Amino acid sequence: MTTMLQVTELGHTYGGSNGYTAIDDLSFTVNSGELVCIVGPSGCGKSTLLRSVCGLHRPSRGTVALQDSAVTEVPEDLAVVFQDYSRSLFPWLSVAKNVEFPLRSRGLPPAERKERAAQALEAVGLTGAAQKYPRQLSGGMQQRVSIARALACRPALLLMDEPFASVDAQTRSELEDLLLKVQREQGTTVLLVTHDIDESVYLAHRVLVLSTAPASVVADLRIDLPDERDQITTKEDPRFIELRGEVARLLRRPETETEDSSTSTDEVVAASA
Ligand SMILES: Nc1ncnc2c1ncn2[C@@H]1O[C@H](COP(=O)(O)OP(=O)(O)OP(=O)(O)O)[C@@H](O)[C@H]1O
Repeated sequence: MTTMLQVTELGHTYGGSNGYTAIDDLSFTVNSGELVCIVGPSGCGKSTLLRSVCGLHRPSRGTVALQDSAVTEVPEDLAVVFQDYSRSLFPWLSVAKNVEFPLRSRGLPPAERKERAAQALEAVGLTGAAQKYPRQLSGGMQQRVSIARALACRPALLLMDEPFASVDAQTRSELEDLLLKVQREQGTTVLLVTHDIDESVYLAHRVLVLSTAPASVVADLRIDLPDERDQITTKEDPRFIELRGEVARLLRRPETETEDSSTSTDEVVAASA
């Protein structure tokens, strides 16, 4: 297994050395082909972490490396899907042109842009909507366009920041299953932030639980469920229920107990077995 993302002793303090420390001594890795979810209390520093991973800001301490290269600016081979699909698509461009858009700045010739967009739209089940405009689509479909646009870039790492938080429960389940299908088929490496404990366990190969701010990794929990998941049978699986309880308990631990940095995967899995 090769390491795709390596975050080492990452820390960020807003407003200089006497300012507010949002994340501190945060270390973890994401391996190639893994889907890793991050959960943490509200305001613990998840967005600060994602901004550092994207190269959108320079962290005060520590390092981020993507495929062994230090991240100092937004890497070309990284794509991001945000929660707010309505502001991430261009309303004046068709669905196909929205998906092609980032490929233009990457210098791909028109024929390849078209082909990649068509493949990505097919992967998310939107071939028939290619010539429509975002306003003609439901919220769930618009978020599928955002996912297609990210996939078309064939990113080394796909970052997803609460990607399903703005859609209704039924659409959320459908989008979770779509992500699972595409991730498993294409082997995309995904780092996804969510507030939803069930979602994290349902989707992930590993769940990273963060402490309250300043965020550090409380636990790196391996989700030892079969790779094939189903909204009903997986969520009824006693192991799913056990893992969900484990994440909830870790999130509820008092702040003082979280200062001891990360618990190893084996410790957590052994403790919950
Ligand atoms: N530009 C900034 N200047 C000062 N403080 C900031 C800045 N951005 C974020 N913070 C603070 O850092 C802390 C972590 O914020 P961040 O947005 O990273 O948390 P989060 O876990 O993503 O939040 P949420 O769960 O609400 O999405 C918060 O207390 C926030 O107020």
